[in-house]
Amino acid sequence: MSMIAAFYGGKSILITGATGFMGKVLMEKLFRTSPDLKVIYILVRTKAGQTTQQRVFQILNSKLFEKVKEVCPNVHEKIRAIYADLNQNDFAISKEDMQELLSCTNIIFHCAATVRFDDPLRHAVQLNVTATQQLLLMASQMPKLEAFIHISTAFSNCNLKHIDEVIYPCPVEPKKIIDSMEWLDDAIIDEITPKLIGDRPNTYTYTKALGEMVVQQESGNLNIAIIRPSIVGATWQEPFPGWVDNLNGPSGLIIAAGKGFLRSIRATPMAVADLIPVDTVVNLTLAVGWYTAVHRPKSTLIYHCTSGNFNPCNWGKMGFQVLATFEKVPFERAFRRPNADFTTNTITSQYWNAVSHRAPAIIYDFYLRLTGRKPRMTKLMNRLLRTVSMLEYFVNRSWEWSTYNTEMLMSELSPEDQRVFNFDVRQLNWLEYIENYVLGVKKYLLKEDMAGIPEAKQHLRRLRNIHYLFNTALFLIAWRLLIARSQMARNVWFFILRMMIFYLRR
Ligand SMILES: CCCCCCCCCCCCCCCCCCCCCCCCCC(=O)SCCNC(=O)CCNC(=O)[C@H](O)C(C)(C)COP(=O)(O)OP(=O)(O)OC[C@H]1O[C@@H](n2cnc3c(N)ncnc32)[C@H](O)[C@@H]1OP(=O)(O)O
Ligand SMILES: NC(=O)C1=CN([C@@H]2O[C@H](COP(=O)(O)OP(=O)(O)OC[C@H]3O[C@@H](n4cnc5c(N)ncnc54)[C@H](OP(=O)(O)O)[C@@H]3O)[C@@H](O)[C@H]2O)C=CC1
Repeated sequence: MSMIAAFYGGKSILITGATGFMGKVLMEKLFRTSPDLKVIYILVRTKAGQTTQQRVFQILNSKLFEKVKEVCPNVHEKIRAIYADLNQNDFAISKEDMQELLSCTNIIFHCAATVRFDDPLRHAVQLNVTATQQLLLMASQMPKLEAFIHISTAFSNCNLKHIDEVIYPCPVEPKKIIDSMEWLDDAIIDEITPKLIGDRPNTYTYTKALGEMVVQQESGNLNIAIIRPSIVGATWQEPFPGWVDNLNGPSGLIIAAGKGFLRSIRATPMAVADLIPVDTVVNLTLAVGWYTAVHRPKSTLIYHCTSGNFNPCNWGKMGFQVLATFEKVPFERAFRRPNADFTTNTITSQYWNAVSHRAPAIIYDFYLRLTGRKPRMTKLMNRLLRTVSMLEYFVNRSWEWSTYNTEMLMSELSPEDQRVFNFDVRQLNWLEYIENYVLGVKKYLLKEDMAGIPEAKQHLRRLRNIHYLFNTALFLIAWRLLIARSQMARNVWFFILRMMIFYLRR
């Protein structure tokens, strides 16, 4: 019997960010392994015209939850969606709901965050810092609370090369930042943002670091742990391999590469690609929840959920395997044939951006105009290149994360728990994982049918022929222009022609 699964039985669990990528997998695993849990409260806002109930209904009816419905048929009754907006005071939770949360909650998993790299500082602070502070305040009023698990990121200290399982202070206190957001206007905040974030690449990593400081400062008597996952990718094993539902991290780039939009990137092939499957993060999170509540460590423990030091894979190998998978299972209606050129040089990268990305987009838009359609490719390409430029920071560096606490936890688990809540990435076969990831992107993000593969391959062959034809035409035009200007080129050309005629006549 799994001790961790048994621990969550009969518990009331509060999850923020349950509608997000990680939150959904966390809920799924909880219901599947501890179907006798009492209730999961999820803080949900309305979005895209959907009520909170409609959003929950959609999640429970997705493929991800198919197994859950078999083991926990009354899952609908065990999930309680509470309307909440983490940007509002008291999260805009009604008095009755707040009362219920305060009196019943046993465990909190705080996953909600803004993960956008370009969020204005004010918004990122509101969600990643102030909301965390408010949630801690709520937690301190929960008499039955056993553990508060905060999800941070391994990149909260990405300005360092070696990162230990400790909280590193930021030069300006989070409280001062929160206060200043109240009275500074947007223009001034934008102006001081680069100075505040310092050598971090974006507001996301900076505010996640501030969030950790808030957790440390406001922890009081709470039993708290912090989990720092690296780049979270599709599921490895559970509930099935390759599940993914958003474009963050590598997923969007896999689409862009598979559809032939992105053919080169400024990336260091030997840099460690510290990807971690989302089900591994969730298994560690649940194990940490159990350990924190049962063993009550004296201080706030931080757990690095990373792959690099256990089972490293680099970007070069990853790109190669992604391309190999495109050969077997190409994406439909590709713009160009997929390719993966890695360059570490900024000038070469700009050259490839011009030749391999912008020029084809301009030519395609010209074709759209000629055929009476609205040009759109240049705009799309510009957005993609902007996205890529924001991710480049993470594909040109390697980090070392110490994993003392994570390894300690692994050794504390019973063999059964090590199996059911496996977070040992040494067992991960990267080639298999990446292949399943690409397949998952095709199935669950692009919603493409496997039956369309022969047609997709045929399309790629057509693109290859167009490519050859285009290159030949380009060569002939260039050559023709050269012949008109240079006697030497003319001589070479006639020599080649004569040789060809000579050999053809023999
Ligand atoms: C290797 C190379 C190969 C190359 C060559 C060939 C390749 C062949 C093989 C390829 C191999 C694979 C290599 C993998 C490298 C992975 C690097 C990952 C590093 C991740 C590090 C994470 C570390 C930290 C981890 C954490 O701790 S946290 C989680 C991480 N957080 C994020 O990943 C948020 C990022 N995103 C944003 O920050 C916002 O998205 C924003 C970007 C501001 C846009 O923002 P904006 O333009 O305003 O608007 P959107 O609506 O967002 O998007 C606008 C449009 O771009 C689309 N789109 C959104 N995203 C992405 C995305 N990723 N990739 C692509 N497209 C995307 C969206 O579909 C929409 O398309 P449309 O609808 O117009 O058609
Ligand atoms: N994905 C990754 O690569 C990594 C993620 N992390 C961390 O893991 C956690 C989960 O990330 P992930 O699941 O990928 O992120 P997602 O963007 O998929 O999910 C974010 C969640 O936060 C919720 N949320 C955002 N704003 C509000 C708000 N104002 N009120 C209520 N809820 C809100 C979202 O709700 P809604 O659906 O309504 O938008 C969503 O449920 C985050 O803390 C992130 O920093 C750490 C390392 C890597």
